[in-house]
Amino acid sequence: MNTALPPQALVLVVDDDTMTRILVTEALEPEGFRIEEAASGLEALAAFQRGVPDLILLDVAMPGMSGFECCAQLRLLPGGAHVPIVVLTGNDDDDSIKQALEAGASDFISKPMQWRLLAHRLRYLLRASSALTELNRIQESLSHAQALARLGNWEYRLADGDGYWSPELLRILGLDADSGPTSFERLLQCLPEDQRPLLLEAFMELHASGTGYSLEHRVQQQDGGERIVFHQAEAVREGRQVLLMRGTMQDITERKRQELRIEYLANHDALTDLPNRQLLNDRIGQAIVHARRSGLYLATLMLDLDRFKFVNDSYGHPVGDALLQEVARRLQHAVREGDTVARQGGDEFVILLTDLPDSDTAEDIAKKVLAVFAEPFSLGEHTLHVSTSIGASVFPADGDSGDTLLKTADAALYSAKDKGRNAYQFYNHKMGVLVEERAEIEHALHQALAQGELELHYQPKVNLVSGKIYGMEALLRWRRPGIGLVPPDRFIPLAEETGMIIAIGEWVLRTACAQLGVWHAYGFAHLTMAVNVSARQFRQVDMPQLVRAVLADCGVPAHCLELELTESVLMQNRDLVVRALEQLKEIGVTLALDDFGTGYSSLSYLKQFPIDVVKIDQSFIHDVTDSVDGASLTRSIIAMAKSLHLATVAEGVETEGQLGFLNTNHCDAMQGYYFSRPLPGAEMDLMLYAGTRLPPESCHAVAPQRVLLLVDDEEHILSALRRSLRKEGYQILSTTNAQEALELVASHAVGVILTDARMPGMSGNELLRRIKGIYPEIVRVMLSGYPELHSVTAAINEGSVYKFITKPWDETLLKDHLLEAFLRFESGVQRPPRGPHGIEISNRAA
Ligand SMILES: Nc1nc2c(ncn2[C@@H]2O[C@H](COP(=O)(O)O[C@H]3[C@@H](O)[C@H](n4cnc5c(=O)[nH]c(N)nc54)O[C@@H]3COP(=O)(O)O)[C@@H](O)[C@H]2O)c(=O)[nH]1
Repeated sequence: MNTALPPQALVLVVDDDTMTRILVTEALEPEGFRIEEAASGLEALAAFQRGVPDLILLDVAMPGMSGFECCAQLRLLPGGAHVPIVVLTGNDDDDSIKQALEAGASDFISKPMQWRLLAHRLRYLLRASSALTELNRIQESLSHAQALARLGNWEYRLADGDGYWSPELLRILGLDADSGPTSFERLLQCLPEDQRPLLLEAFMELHASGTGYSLEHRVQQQDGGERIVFHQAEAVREGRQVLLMRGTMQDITERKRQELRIEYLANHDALTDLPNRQLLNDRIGQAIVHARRSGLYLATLMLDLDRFKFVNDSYGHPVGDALLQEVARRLQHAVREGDTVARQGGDEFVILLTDLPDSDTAEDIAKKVLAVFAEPFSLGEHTLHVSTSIGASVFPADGDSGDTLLKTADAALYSAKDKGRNAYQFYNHKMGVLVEERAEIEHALHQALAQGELELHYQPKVNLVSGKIYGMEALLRWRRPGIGLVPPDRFIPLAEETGMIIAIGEWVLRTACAQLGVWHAYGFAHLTMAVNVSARQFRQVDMPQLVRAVLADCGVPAHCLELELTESVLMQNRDLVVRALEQLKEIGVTLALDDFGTGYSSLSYLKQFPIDVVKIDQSFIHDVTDSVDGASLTRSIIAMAKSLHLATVAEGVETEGQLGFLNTNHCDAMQGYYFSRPLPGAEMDLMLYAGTRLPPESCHAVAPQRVLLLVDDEEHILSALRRSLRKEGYQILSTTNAQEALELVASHAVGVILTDARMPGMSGNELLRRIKGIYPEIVRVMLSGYPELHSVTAAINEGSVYKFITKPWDETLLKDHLLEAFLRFESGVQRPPRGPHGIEISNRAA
C-alpha cells in the first residue's frame, strides 16, 4: 500500500484568531509543512476552491459561519470528501466533538494545543488518511475485478457468526446490500431446493473438518432468474479449530450455455436442427442394444432427394435450403417421437425406426415417407414437386452394427435410384455383392494410375464437308491386370465419387496433349484434341490454370485443345462455371457441350455459356433413320446450333444412312464406328499416315446462307433494320419497292421476307399474298406501325403471314423472331398464326 506523505504537505488553517494562526504556522513550517490561512469559514471555502490542501485545521467557534457548517460545506466541494479535517475544540467539549464528527470531521484537537506535538499528530493523520484513500482504491479495484470476472466472495467468522458478502456476490445472488444477514443459512436459501443438500453437506464437512469444497450448482435469484455458479470454499484453522470459512462464487451461466450450445451443434445439423451423423450413430448404437434386449426390430431408411442439385442450381441455394428445412419438418411429422430423423449432409436424410414388431412395418413406414413428398413444396414464390428415393436396411438381418446398417441402406438406395425416382428399396444380398465389387474396384483403381494401367484411345472426328480427319477425342481405358480392358463407364463414376478423378483427369489432359504435340511435330499440325472433363474436376480444380500449364508443357496451341463438358458441369455453381469457361475462352481453348439433347438442353440455356461446339448425343443419331422423333429432334438441334453460330458434331455414327441424314441436314462433323472405333495412339498413327478420309460422295457442300429480304418504302427504316441485323450472319437483300421485291425473290434463295404493311403501289398484305402463291416455303413476316385489325384478320384468313412485328421494334425480339422464322423455313413447316383468334402480334415475347 502506498502511504507516503506528500512532500511539504499543505495545511489550511482556519481560525478567526490571528494569534492561533500565527502559532500554528510557527509550529508547523519548521517541520516542513506549508501553511495557508483563512480567517473565516467563507475564506476557507474560497481557499479550498483555489487549491485542495492536504489537511485542514478548522476552529469550530468562529463568528459568521461556524466550523461545523464550514466542515459540512467543505465535504461537499469537489475533492472535499476525503481531505482530513481536524477540528479545534475547547478542552473536553464533548458536544462540539460529536457535532464536528457528525459534520464530517476526521479528528479533533483540543485547545490549548500542545504545539510541540502538533506536527507529529498531523503527520500521523496524513498517513492514516493516505492509507484510507489507498484502501478505498483497492476496494474499488477489487469490486471492478470481481464484477469483470463475475466472481463474488464471502467470509464467515465462527467466533461471532458475523460474515461478509462482496457486492458481486450479492449481484450473483440477486440481492441488495441491505437485504438481510450475511449468514450461511441465507446463502443456502438462495439455492433451489433440490440443490440445497449438496451445499449443506459440503459446508458441514468444511465446518467439521476444514475440508474445502468445489461445487457447481444453481442459485435462484429473487426475481425468479436462475444462474449457474462455480462455488469454492476453504477454512482458516488454528490447530484443529476452524476460525474462519471463506469462499468464492463465480457466475458461469454464460459459459455453461455456450458449452451446451457447442455440444448441441456438435450433434445437430445447423440448417435443419436435426441430429447429425454423429448423434445418429450414437442413437443407432443405443437402439441396437435395446433391440437385442427386447427382441424387436429396427430399421434405417436412407433418403436422397431426387434432382436436388437441379433445384439448387436453378432456384439458388436459399430455395435449396428452405426445401431441406421443409423436408426435415415433414419427415419429423411422419414418424413417431421415439424415432430419429437425421441429416447426413447435402440432401441425404436417415430415419431410424425403433421398436418395430416386424420388418413389414418398416415397409409401411417407407411408403408413408414417400407419400410425404406427394404434396408440392411451397417455398416463397416457388412451388416445387420434389420426390425422394429410399434405401432401407433392417436389424438384425442386414447388419448388426450402425456402420453396416448404414452401408446396406446405402447399397439399397443405389438400387432404388436405379429403379427410377420416387421409389424405395430394401436391402438384399445381391446388393452386398455389388458393394463388395465396388470396394474392390475402388482399391484397384487407387493403384491403377501409379502402376501405369491407364491408357488413352483416340477416336477421329471427321469434317463432313472435306471428309478429312480434323481432330481426335481422347477416351480413357483401364488395362486391368488379369481382367483386360475396362471401359470408362465402369470406373469413371467411381473415380468421380471418390475424388480420384482429379488425379486421373490431369493425367488424361497431360497424356492427350503430349500425344497431340507428337502428331503436330510429325506434320499433322491441323489436328485438334478433345478431352472429357468431369463435373468434379471443374468444382475442385482451377481448370484454367491447369490447362495453361499443360499447354505450355506440351507446346500445343490453345485453339487445338477442345474440352468436352457435360451439362452436369454447367448445371453446378453457374457463376463459378461461367467465370472458369470465360477464362478458358480467353486462353483460346475450344469448348464443346457433350451428349447434347440428353439433359435440360435448350436454346436459352446454351446462350448462357461460351460454348463453341454441340455434340449431338449418339442416342439421337441412332434413331435418325428409323424414328420420326429422332430425325426431327436431330434436325432441330442442328438448326438451333447453327442459329447460335455453334458447330455441330454427331456422335456414334454407325451407318451410311445416319451419315446421309447428317449430310442432308448440314451437320458439320461426325464421329463414330462408321469411320473408326477409338484406337490406341500407335494404330491412329497408321490411319493418319494413310490419309484415311470419307469419300466425297459421303460429304455435303457448304450449308447455304440464310437469305433475308427486307421491304419498306422508307429507306431509313431499311437501313435501321440492316444495322440491327448486320451481325446475324444473314445475306440481307432490301428494297423500297414491292415490285422489285418480287424480282429479288425470283432471283435469290430467300428464306424469310420481312415487309412493311403500308406501302404505296402494293400493300405489304398484297405482296405477301403473291409470294405465298408462288413460293409457299418462304416464311412471311409483317412489320407494321399500324396493326389494324382488318388488315391483320385479312392476312390471317388467307394464311399469308406467319408473324406480325410492330414498329418500333425491340431489337432482341426482332432477332429472335427472325431466327425462329428461319428455323421454320429450314424445317420446311409453315405454321399458321396463333393466338385466341389466330393472331400473333410480336413486338413483345410471343
Ligand atoms: N471424365 C472423363 N470421361 C471420360 C473419359 N474418357 C471417356 N469418358 C467418358 O466415358 C463414357 C464412355 O466412354 P467410351 O466407353 O470411351 O465410349 C465413347 C466411345 O467409345 C463411344 N462411341 C464412339 N463411337 C461410337 C459408335 O459409333 N457407337 C457406339 N455405340 N459407341 C460409340 O461413345 C463414347 C463417346 O464418348 P463422348 O463423346 O465423350 O460422349 C463417355 O461418356 C465418355 O465421355 C475421360 O478421360 N474423362
